[in-house]
Amino acid sequence: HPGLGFGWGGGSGGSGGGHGLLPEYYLYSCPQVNDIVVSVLEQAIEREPRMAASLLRLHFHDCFVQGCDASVLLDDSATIASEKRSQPNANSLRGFEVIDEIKAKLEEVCPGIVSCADIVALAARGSTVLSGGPNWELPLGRRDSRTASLTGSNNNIPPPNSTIQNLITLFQRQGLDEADLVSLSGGHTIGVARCTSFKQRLYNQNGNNQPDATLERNYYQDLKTVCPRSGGDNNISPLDFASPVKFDNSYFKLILWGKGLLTSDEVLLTGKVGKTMNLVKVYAEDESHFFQQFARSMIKMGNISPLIGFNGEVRKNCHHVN
Ligand code: HEM
Ligand SMILES: [Ca+2]
Ligand SMILES: [Ca+2]
Repeated sequence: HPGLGFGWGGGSGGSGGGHGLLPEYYLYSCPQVNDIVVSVLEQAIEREPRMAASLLRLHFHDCFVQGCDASVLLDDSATIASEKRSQPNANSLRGFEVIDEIKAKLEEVCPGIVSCADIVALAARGSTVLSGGPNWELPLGRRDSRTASLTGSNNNIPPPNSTIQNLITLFQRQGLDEADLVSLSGGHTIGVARCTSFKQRLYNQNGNNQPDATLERNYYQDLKTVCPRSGGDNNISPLDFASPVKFDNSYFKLILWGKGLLTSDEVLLTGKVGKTMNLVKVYAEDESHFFQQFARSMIKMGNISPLIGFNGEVRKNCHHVN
């Protein structure tokens, strides 16, 4: 019953409690919720290993816009300007059908109980675990928004060519610090990016028609074959080419070697901010340290401005408000 979670967890971030969210939220109302999520994920990821990455990213793009409220799942309507049309999401964000499949199964077993926002959070955790990453106790009880924010999606989600200051500022606005920025960027240990997201680094990083000097030479040559100067914008390259479907710390090792794919990846090391530079090195050295911090940061990100109590609703269909 939704009445389990109450109180108003105003604001975002902070480290302590889950803003009224509880790991046991569905203990009586839908005890099978995580089993159902994981069983759908197993099939989806077997069909297409990249899906784990896509679902992890979906939760990030939800939480950074109005908090983790499934605003990202709403389609265009008379009252909704869909976030799916934003610069970071258009032609890029994916996994919606898997969320629909999970929602449909849950509506059969426990109708009207599990929010779309919690499904997205559970899918992100399940995808991490099924890819070999850490597990964590996930606070639940988020409710779904009746609104979306296309401008929020355009403004709050960092672009791939961000400077380190850019990244720190945009994370800080969500209550996330440098340790969260570096560990969560480690989500790029799985999945891919389109040529358009890294092309600038290959051909014109600083408006001087030169490549990014921090790009390792051989990697640079390889990337040019995937991503030519003109055309090929939708060609894809793994974010962590050493292990694109395994959740491990090789993403950080590659950064140390000048083989991070996005500017936003490489500047964690080269951006002249001691804290992030040091953490890249620590996580490259010590995978368990990365896993621990990633789990903590995912809980923190998942706690951004949830709708609880009588706020929001539990959508029947994740694409539309009730
Ligand atoms: C730090 C700032 C971040 C920036 C600038 C950034 C940027 C990007 C970009 C540009 C892509 C490729 C999109 C495309 O070309 O279609 C991408 C993919 C991805 N991002 Fe991020 N990201 C950031 C943080 C995060 C966080 C916090 C997570 C999750 C914890 C995450 C998880 C992913 C995943 C898993 C993919 C691959 C998705 C797929 O293969 O479908 N990213 N990111
Ligand atoms: Ca949202
Ligand atoms: Ca990896």
